[in-house]
Amino acid sequence: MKNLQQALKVYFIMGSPNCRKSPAEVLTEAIEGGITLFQFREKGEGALTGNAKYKLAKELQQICQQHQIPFIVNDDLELALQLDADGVHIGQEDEPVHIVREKIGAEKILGVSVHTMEEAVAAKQEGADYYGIGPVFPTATKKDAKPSQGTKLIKKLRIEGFTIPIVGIGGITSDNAACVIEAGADGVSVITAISHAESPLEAAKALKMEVYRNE
Ligand SMILES: Cc1ncc(COP(=O)(O)OP(=O)(O)O)c(N)n1
Ligand SMILES: Cc1nc(C(=O)O)sc1CCOP(=O)(O)O
Ligand SMILES: [Mg+2]
Repeated sequence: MKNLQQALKVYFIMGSPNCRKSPAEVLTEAIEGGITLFQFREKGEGALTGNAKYKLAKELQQICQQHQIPFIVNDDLELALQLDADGVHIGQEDEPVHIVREKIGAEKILGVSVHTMEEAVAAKQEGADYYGIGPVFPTATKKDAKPSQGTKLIKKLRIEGFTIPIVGIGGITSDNAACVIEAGADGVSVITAISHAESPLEAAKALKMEVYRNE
């Protein structure tokens, strides 16, 4: 990935449980609205498994490929390898960072969720390319999310001189995205703000405006 920082600006995450119309339609509209990266996260009540999950992932990957949007897989390393995805996102409860890095190789994008300075240091040492930090604001999407922590850790990492790309996640909308960027994040990652929007296209556009406001 030539410029990961740019790709992280408007990072859309979803799977079928997050969508009120077909995931392909939602993704296509979000791309038209200006998202810069997509994560396939097939998780939560009613999530597809097995071949149905694979088929949906493949369909969404093809849409991303047609529009030069990098395609990241959440949690499921085997699926990412099967699809030759552009990268993987893992959390602290998933496989260890260095093992995933070893399995996907140096060229693929590896995102890691971090909640503390210690986790950030370890993830970087083990091969993370970017951090997902959250929940910045309260979220109803991830049932096992930690309490919201605002932008404290993002600010702290920048003050301490960390230059690794960062995205904020959790409860982010076009109304509050600007403060995440002001805190030092390179981009925002969202599920509901786009996937539940009447118009995913307009929702992505509005987020993009906020993220690029000061550029
Ligand atoms: C960009 C981004 N940041 C954080 C997460 C959360 O990952 P994780 O803590 O592993 O939780 P699940 O998403 O797997 O429920 C993410 N997916 N993406
Ligand atoms: C997938 C995820 N991870 C989080 C974390 O804090 O690591 S919060 C979250 C859910 C984000 O969904 P929404 O944009 O709908 O709030
Ligand atoms: Mg995970």
